[in-house]
This record gives sequence, C-alpha cells and structure tokens, in this order.
Amino acid sequence: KKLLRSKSKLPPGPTGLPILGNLHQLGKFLHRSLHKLSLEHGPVMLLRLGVVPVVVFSSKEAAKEVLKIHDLETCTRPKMVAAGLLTYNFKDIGFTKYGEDWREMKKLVGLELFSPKKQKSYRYIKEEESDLLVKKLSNHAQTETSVDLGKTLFSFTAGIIFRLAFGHNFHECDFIDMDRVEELVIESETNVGALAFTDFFPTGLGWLIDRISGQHSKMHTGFTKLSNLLQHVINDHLKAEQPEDHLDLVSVMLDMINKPTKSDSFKITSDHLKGVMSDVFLAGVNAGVITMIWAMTELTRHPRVMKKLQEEIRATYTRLHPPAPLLLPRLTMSDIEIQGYNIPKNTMIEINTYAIGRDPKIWTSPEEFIPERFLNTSINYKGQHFELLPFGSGRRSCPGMALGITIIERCLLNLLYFFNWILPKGMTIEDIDMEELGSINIAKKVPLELVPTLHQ
Ligand code: HEM
Repeated sequence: KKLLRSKSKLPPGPTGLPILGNLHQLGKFLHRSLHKLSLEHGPVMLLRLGVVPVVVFSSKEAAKEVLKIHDLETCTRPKMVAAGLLTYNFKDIGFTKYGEDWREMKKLVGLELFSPKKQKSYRYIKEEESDLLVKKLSNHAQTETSVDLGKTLFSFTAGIIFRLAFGHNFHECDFIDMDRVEELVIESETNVGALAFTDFFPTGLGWLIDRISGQHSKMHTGFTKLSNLLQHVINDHLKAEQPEDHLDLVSVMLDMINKPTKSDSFKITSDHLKGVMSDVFLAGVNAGVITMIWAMTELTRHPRVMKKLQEEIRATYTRLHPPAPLLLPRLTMSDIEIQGYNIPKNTMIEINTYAIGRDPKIWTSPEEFIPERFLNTSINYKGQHFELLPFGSGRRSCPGMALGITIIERCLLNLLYFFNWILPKGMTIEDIDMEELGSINIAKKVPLELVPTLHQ
C-alpha cells in the first residue's frame, strides 16, 4: 500500500506575521489555498496542521469513497475549540461527535422543524416574508433606487428561519435589529471557521499563542454576544404564554428539558437547546443567502441567462460557488483505505467541493456560468452525485436541505418574476467584483447592489 506522505507545505498566509498570522488567516482563505494546492499536488493531499494530520480530497471519486462507501467510518467530527465554544461543548447537531446524542437531537429537530407537517403549518410565515420582500423591492423600483441585496436577502431568510425555529420575529424585535443579527451571524461563522492554534499544537503552546494573538479573546467576545442573544430569546419564551397549536422548536425543547426521553442515556439539557439554536444560527441562514447572492451576481453578469431562467435553477448556482466549500470536517473513526491510500484512525478529512466544482476533468469550461449544462443530465444537488455536493452527502449531510431549497426557490422566483434588474448608474457588468471571502461559508466580498425595476 502506498504510504500517505506530506506532499505540500502550508501556503503562506496573507499577513506579514508568518507564524502568528497564518493559521488564523488561513481559515478565511482555506478553500482557495487548498484548491490551488490540489491543482499542483493532485486530488489527495496530506497536510500537517501543527501536529494534526488533515487529508484533503479534491476529486469526485474520492468524495464518493469517503461519503458513500466509508460514510460510517468517517462520520464523526473533530473537536475544535471554536465549535465547542459556540455549541455549548458540542451539545448541537452539526459539530457533535457521531453517537446517540447526535442521533436523538437530529431526530428531534427533524420532527419539530424540518418535517413536511411542520413546514406546511409554517407556510403562512414564508408567504408573509415573501410579501414583505416584494413590497420592499417595489418601493425601490418605484423610486429607482438601488438595494443592497445581501442585506435584503439576509433579512428575508433570517426572517423565515428565526420565526420557524425561535418563534421570534426579528423585524419586530425590541432587543436586537436585523443588522445586528447579521453582524453576529458573520462574526460567529468567522470564529467557527478560523483555525485556532489550540486545535493543532500540543496543549500549552497552542493555548499560549491563541492568548497572545488575541484569538482566544476574539472567540470569547463573539460567543458572549451570541449567548446573550440566545438567552434573551429563551427568556422571552419563559415569560410569554406559547400558543398550544403552534409550538416552535425552542418552546418544544424548553418543555423537554430534564424530562425523561425514550432513550435511557439521553436527556435534553438547556445546553442542548442553546447548542441547537447555535446550529440554526450558524448553519441555517447564511448558506442560503450566499447562494442567492452568487446566483444574482452571475445572472446580472449574463443577461442572456437571466432571461432564460428555468426549472434547472436548483442545480445551477451551487457548482461554482458552493456555500460550504469544504463541507464540515469529518474525522476517521477507524483505519480505512481511500483512493489506495491508508488513512489512519483520527485523521481529519476535508472534502474540497470547491475544487470538485471547478475540476476540468468533470466540467467543460469549468469557470464559466453555463446553466444549460444541467439540462440534459440527471445530476441533482441531493448528495447522490459526487460532482455537485452543496449539501454534502451521507449521514452528516445537511438536514435543512428541503427548507433551504424552498427558501432559495421562493426568493429567487420573487426576485426574478416581479422585477427586472439593472446595475446602478455608471456601473457596467465588468465592474461587478467576484472576490470571495469567508471560512465555513464563502460569501461575496463586495456587496451586490442592483436597481430593481417593475416588470410590467
Ligand atoms: C441553501 C441552504 C443550505 C445549504 C447550502 C446548506 C449546506 C450544508 C452543508 C454543506 C453541510 C455539511 C454537510 C457535510 O458535512 O457533509 C450542512 C450541514 C448542516 N446544516 Fe445545512 N445548509 C443549508 C440550510 C440549512 C438550514 C436551513 C438549516 C437549519 C435550520 C441547516 C442545518 C444544518 C445542520 C444542523 C447541519 C449539520 C448536520 C450534521 O452534522 O449532522 N442547514 N449544511
């Protein structure tokens, strides 16, 4: 068997501080650095981040082997400091290890948030939020003023998801406004995507560097803000009577705290409640917003396609700009063999969907936006086709897929059915900035501002 060996050095970070700056900064640009490295070194790379071995897979075949054939052996998550902090010591779904707690929580949230029955009962919320969106854009269309689509789409998506999960309408909230919520989502995502030295260097050294560099206090400040917000939402639930027929996830979980469940060894605690709320906060909102912004950006740059937008809308945008370019990291639970390489137990695994989406062996003109390429194929986004994995695949794939797709479809249809879109005065298609930024999610760096006009 071929021995896995280190084929590449870590790329230098963008700051002038070669050691202190690198790891923290690298988190922000990891997908791009890894894409470049994989073009040079091939689709299987072993990186040594400090003392931790991380294997990065950048091919469709490898993704299939990990996520389908070896799904079970790789479906736990590594314990990273920032994720632990934000999820109340891994009491959530996304970052917790594989096991009974994960299974029970996933079942509960599946039933109380994602089930078709729940979604149906919450239809009116999606309709109200859509009306609000169309009204807001119509005002801009009448006054011929541009809208910051990032802010508008965040407000729409967060409006729906927080009302579904938290029972809270942040448009009418007296303790926090939508702009602050957006800042907090971005800050929390940045923190969870940043790589801490504590994760990769032996205890003591990493701990010290994170303290000297300010990373530790940055994470804790961000966490305190998030924690205060979640506690505020919970306190409001405790104060107010909840309607019996329309219990949101927070109400249901509050009612279950410390009560016996069917499982002998699992009990819901208040940390589980906050952990799941963190998940919704971190995973639920921004991925959808980012998908829509990139969709609108590409469509604006390609007026021909904007005109032709049709049912393939679902598969189209997530290839070039997968909202989560490395999915979430996996960890091997036993020794396995992937692509002919021996991968030992406890190796961190990253599936580089960013590189797979741009792989010239799979896609003709990979960097081009050609949505028609999906017309005569059976490729879908649901995790069965390993060249397109916007929601991941296997046991740890996204449980919010159906909800995410409904929101994106509803929103894009509203944007494109009622309005035509033009660039602000003085701007041309060439001026649209395509720079990416982000860590677990890759957002567009420069906000997309467009002027809606009413379609007669
Ligand atoms: C367009 C919208 C969305 C996209 C593109 C998206 C994408 C993803 C991806 C790529 C993963 C990692 C999968 C893996 O590691 O294999 C994930 C996991 C997850 N997502 Fe989503 N997501 C979206 C919407 C949502 C929503 C609306 C929610 C909840 C309200 C949600 C909750 C989660 C959770 C809890 C996980 C962790 C699952 C686990 O580890 O078992 N997502 N998502």
